[in-house]
Amino acid sequence: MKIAICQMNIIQGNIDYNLRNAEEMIDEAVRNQAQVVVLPEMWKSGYDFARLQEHVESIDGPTRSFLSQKAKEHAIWLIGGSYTMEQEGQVYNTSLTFNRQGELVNVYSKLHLIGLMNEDQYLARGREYTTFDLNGHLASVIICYDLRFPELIRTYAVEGASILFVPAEWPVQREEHWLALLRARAIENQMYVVGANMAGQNENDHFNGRSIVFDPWGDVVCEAGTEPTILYAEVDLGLVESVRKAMPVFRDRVPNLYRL
Ligand SMILES: NC(=O)CCC(=O)C(=O)O
Repeated sequence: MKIAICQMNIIQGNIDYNLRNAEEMIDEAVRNQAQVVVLPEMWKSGYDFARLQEHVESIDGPTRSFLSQKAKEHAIWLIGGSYTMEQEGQVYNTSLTFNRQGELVNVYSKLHLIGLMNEDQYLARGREYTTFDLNGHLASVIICYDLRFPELIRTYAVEGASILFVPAEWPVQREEHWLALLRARAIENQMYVVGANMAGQNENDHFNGRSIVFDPWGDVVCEAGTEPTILYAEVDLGLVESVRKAMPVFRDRVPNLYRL
């Protein structure tokens, strides 16, 4: 399975630019035979909380139509990064995933909001974790800061997830955490971990890209540099089962003794 990670330069508040950029990257990824395409966190508006009300959409809004249409047109799986979405009077940082028919198969709203980037002042916390079936394998999406909460990813792994997608806007000053945490989540949960970061600048932070894919053994499948680019990864989800068999950490867990 060929995965393309769109390491976008997101321009804060410039919806037209970001949409065009996303579309061009998706189209290019497809020209390069990608079967799964991943966008970063908040790719539509960036962290433009000052104009949040201008950007927020309902779940049936134009960005959902755009993503669904791209997935269907190209017959790809599209992990649609995330953008701000209103549901029942609250605004969430929400990720939509579409299958090859353009059908919505996963809706995940960020569970852990990062106070350092003021998310908790503007957004509501998601209420549930979700999984979906990707070509017969259980898959899941978390969003950026969620990566610091191993209990969430362990929950997915215990349910049998083989691959974790992590759309992000992770600033350069904590780049080493980004790389170490993605790798740790891959090793401890014996799953593929796909980190899709942005590369660029907003009014507060610089984002250094470094999108990366780890296999279930924790080895690097491929990694991007610091500039906007599309990163391609060949992934064999069958490897997850082999690694879990060779090193049976799930069999050896003692959950009745853990307090969390
Ligand atoms: N957008 C984010 O959630 C950033 C997370 C981050 O910078 C960190 O956890 O560190």
